[in-house]
Amino acid sequence: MNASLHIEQLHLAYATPQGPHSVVRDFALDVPAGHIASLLGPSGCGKTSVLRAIAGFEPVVSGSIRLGEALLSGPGIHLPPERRRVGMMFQEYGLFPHLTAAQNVAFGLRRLDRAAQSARVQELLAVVGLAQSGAKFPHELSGGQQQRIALARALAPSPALLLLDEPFSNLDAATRERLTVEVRDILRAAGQTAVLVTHHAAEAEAMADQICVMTPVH
Ligand SMILES: Nc1ncnc2c1ncn2[C@@H]1O[C@H](COP(=O)(O)OP(=O)(O)OP(=O)(O)O)[C@@H](O)[C@H]1O
Repeated sequence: MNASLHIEQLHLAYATPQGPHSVVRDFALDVPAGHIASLLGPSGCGKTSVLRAIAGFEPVVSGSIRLGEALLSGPGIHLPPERRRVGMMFQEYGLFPHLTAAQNVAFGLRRLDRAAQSARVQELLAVVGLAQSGAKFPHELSGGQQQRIALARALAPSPALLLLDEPFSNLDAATRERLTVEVRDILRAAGQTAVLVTHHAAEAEAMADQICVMTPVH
């Protein structure tokens, strides 16, 4: 089930030898279920920090993050990442090189029995247009195909929210443009709530129902 995302009064800070360094302040975002939102802004304005806080990798100083009815982060509350129902497709979270495309997609499905796992993997490979490529290893796929497998892997466990952090940044301009549209269509068809981080206004405009422009705290 896709859920709506509500972020209120978010304050994020990193510990430094000089004391806490605030990177996000008074940040708010509302994404209705099934919508794609984009965080757009210059390098260092805190886009990745917001995604990491939503995923549960960073605690919040104050404010709250809710997914549907569930409070993920708030004063004294920090649900661990594996209990958030949040999927991720991050540039640096590449595929496991020693696993086939199908095994990569199956990675988040370990709780399902074998038959259900393999049915879900085939379904997702078809969704991303790579039904025939399940037996291939990542190095046998193009960059764009690898990112589509990464998308299939992120979608396989049916996350309530999908986070995408610059997912196309290592691709050439033509592949990037094509994949932006393809990924948008796949997310729309799945009714997937998603938050995309990007530096590129054109990418945000092509993909998102709503764009949140962030400015640096300092
Ligand atoms: N682990 C950390 N410890 C201390 N400071 C950090 C840490 N991670 C990020 N920062 C700082 O937080 C600020 C925001 O970083 P963040 O990566 O969230 O920005 P961003 O908008 O995603 O940037 P980019 O577009 O370059 O990825 C930056 O000033 C960065 O130096």
